[in-house]
Amino acid sequence: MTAPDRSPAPASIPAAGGRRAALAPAHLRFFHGPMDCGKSTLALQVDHNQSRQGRSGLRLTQGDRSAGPQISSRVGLSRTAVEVDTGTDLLLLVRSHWAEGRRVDYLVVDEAQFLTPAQVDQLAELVDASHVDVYAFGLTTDFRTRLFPGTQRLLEVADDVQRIQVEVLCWCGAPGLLNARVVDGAMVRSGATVVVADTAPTPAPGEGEGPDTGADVHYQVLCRHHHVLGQLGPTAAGPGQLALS
Ligand SMILES: Nc1ncnc2c1ncn2[C@@H]1O[C@H](COP(=O)(O)OP(=O)(O)O)[C@@H](O)[C@H]1O
Ligand SMILES: Cc1cn([C@H]2C[C@H](O)[C@@H](COP(=O)(O)O)O2)c(=O)[nH]c1=O
Repeated sequence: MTAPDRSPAPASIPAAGGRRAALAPAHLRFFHGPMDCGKSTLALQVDHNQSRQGRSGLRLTQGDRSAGPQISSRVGLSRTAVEVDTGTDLLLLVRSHWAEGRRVDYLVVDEAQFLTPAQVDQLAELVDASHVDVYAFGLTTDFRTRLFPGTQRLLEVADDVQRIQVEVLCWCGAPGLLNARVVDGAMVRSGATVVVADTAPTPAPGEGEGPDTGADVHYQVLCRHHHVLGQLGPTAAGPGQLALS
């Protein structure tokens, strides 16, 4: 007995509106780097370039720091996006669009570090079984310098992996590759993996507060040397803060 065919409807194949050849292979592409290196900017540029060629796509995000369902870039651009969470079945999400007669030729996935490994595998299945191009953008490492699980899976299975080339500078002038979490002015090395916050050090009153503690939480990109030393450089709080925990 043969297994039931679970492949998606033919509508999943890029339709005539897309100028890309219908059967050209799709790809899972992953762009990564530290905070503030331009991931969301590039995500919006890719979306723009795809859509102006007549392709139809979905923008996905998870916990954008704007707190809205959108992809927002510090350059000033922002576009609405579908908010997903770790429980979202990305296959079902795309298939529900097909079921409504809407084409999905590509996905732009921001904050991809927050995906579960299973969701990354769903993206790979959309590429391989349904010819959906996937462009994922995410952090390389967390504040402890460890790969996020979603990032790890993307590095394992993506067709193409690119470290974003825009250099974010540490306060010392060296390229900054690592993200420090700063709580009430001091760098920390323990805590929840996911705490949505910005790189802006001085939030307006009532904004930028950690969800549980009420503390001021932000991130700062550092070079490896200063991440190891836990030195945040000269700040309003004083010279070189040392890690507390
Ligand atoms: N006023 C500005 N003028 C030019 N570039 C800016 C400005 N503000 C931010 N940027 C650029 O935007 C980048 C951050 O882009 P963004 O897409 O928000 O980063 P990410 O998503 O990686 O956190 C900065 O590294 C800088 O290059
Ligand atoms: C390092 C680190 C970051 N985050 C959060 C902080 C921000 O909300 C996003 C990254 O946003 P960006 O578009 O790259 O600026 O991730 C986190 O939850 N945990 C971390 O360790």
